Amino acid sequence: MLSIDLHKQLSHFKLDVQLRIHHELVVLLGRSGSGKTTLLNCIAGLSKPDGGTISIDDQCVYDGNRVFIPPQRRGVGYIFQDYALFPHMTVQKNVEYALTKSERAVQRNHVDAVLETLGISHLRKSKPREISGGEKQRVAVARALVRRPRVLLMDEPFSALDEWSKEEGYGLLESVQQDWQIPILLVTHNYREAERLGDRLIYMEEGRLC
Ligand SMILES: Nc1ncnc2c1ncn2[C@@H]1O[C@H](COP(=O)(O)OP(=O)(O)OP(=O)(O)O)[C@@H](O)[C@H]1O
Repeated sequence: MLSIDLHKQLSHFKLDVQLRIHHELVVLLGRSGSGKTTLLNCIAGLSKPDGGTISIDDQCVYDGNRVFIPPQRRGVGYIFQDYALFPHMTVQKNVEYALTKSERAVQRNHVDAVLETLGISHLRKSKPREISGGEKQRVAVARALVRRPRVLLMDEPFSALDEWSKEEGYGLLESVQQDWQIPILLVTHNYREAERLGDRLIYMEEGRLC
């Protein structure tokens, strides 16, 4: 379970969120600038709240000034809107980048299995510029899953895709949800997408859930 109770002063309003997410897919909707990405960044450890607590599976990963577990040790998979792949690295290297050097040495079979499951093994030697948007998304999903995350965060992961690739992406997310049974928080501006994918839909307005 992901448990959040945090506040953070932003430029024009205060982010103030209390939320529990079980093994379900929660969709976060809200106007541009309402604080959705900042919330995801706080959960991932990329941004620091002013106070509160964040727990994942009963482990406290943030508690005011007392506890701050760094992003790489939180067990959070994060898929960004633009996927944030390294352009100079192959697909395989992009996925392996999520692992430490010693993990890479012993987990080669695991990396192979994740690439296989996501149907991108044949692209392992390709660079991001040589693959399609939908394939890039699969690489981003592979990179997020290869560390066996306890929570998955997705920030508008389908917005750059055409209708066909979106459908494939939805199918992929549905199978990830079924296989992994972890809390998933998905940000989208697309209501149809939210209705289709979400177990629960929540709205953010000026930093508050309503
Ligand atoms: N570290 C920060 N300190 C102060 N204000 C911030 C910080 N980060 C973001 N903001 C402000 O907080 C507000 C919310 O930004 P955020 O990117 O979280 O919104 P969003 O809902 O994800 O928007 P979009 O849907 O356009 O991606 C914006 O007004 C932004 O300028």
